[in-house]
Amino acid sequence: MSNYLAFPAPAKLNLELRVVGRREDGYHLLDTDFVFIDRADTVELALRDDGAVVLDNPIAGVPAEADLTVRAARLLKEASGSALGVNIRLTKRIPMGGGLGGGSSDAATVLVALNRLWGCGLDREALMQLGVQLGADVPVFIFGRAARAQGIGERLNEIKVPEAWYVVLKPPVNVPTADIFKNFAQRVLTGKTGFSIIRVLQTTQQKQNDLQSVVCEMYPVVNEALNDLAQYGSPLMTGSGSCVFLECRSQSQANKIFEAVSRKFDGFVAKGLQAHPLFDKV
Ligand SMILES: C[C@@](CO)(OP(=O)(O)O)[C@H](O)COP(=O)(O)OP(=O)(O)OC[C@H]1O[C@@H](n2ccc(N)nc2=O)[C@H](O)[C@@H]1O
Ligand SMILES: Nc1ncnc2c1ncn2[C@@H]1O[C@H](COP(=O)(O)OP(=O)(O)O)[C@@H](O)[C@H]1O
Repeated sequence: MSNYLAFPAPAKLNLELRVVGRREDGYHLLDTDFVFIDRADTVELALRDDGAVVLDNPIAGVPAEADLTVRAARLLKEASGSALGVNIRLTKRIPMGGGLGGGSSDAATVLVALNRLWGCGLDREALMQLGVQLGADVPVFIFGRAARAQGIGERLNEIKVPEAWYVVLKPPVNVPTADIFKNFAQRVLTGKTGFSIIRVLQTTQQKQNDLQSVVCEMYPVVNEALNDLAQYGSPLMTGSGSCVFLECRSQSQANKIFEAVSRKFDGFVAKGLQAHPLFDKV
């Protein structure tokens, strides 16, 4: 098979994350700011006419059927009634289980790109509605702009982000999102913590991630990475962890800090993006 087309799937950071409530189905209501970064997976797609959806190179530990790219392609096939199929090839560069949204981004890229290649003709809104069935993080990657997200991530409004570079560290733990929300809910029940009040009243306060203390208690190494970065500014955890990041105004400053902290932790420097690289392609 040679006619593969390559599409980018960038990572995201949650520049701020507040848990503001809980839905009846147990999902938590968030108020969070998303920015994309120029660290990206590559999703390659080759059309096939027999209707099959095939992942050429499954990720170790993730069965092909469970991979979010395969699930995205199947969902689009079902929703559009397309008789076409696809071969998918993945190049992962976004660390997994790090709160960087790699799996969700891969899924969003498949929905957006295959919608074009299969000629399904779904609009952005319809693709976002399919995306949220795969994960709360998928819609923002289809929305395609740095955004404030509310609800579980489906209510999105563009925000303008300043030019910035991020030092991102990946502590050596994979954090399961469901466990973090479960522990957070337990803390609320026992009165150890409460839900954040709406952010409009708190604009002058420092940015925070309400899941950070839960993760640091369960995985002290995340706290260690935060402490290392805290020598240079005010770092934060992204999503439900485990990655932590520090915002810098220049690339050279970010590189210098990364050099100092990367002896202990894996990580990278990435530039913030106002728009998803596929934004104009939906
Ligand atoms: C926390 C965030 C912030 O961007 O990012 P990550 O750390 O995962 O990247 C997301 O809301 C995560 O979105 P996503 O990773 O797609 O989560 P999902 O697969 O939908 O949910 C996994 C599980 O986490 C819990 N969950 C998730 C999202 C949410 N708003 N409330 C929840 O309680 C639910 O138990 C759910 O079954
Ligand atoms: N294409 C994919 N890329 C990464 N992870 C995937 C993919 N498909 C399914 N997964 C599963 O989703 C989990 C969370 O992945 P990821 O999106 O990278 O992290 P996070 O939700 O912390 O941002 C992985 O541990 C893996 O089991």
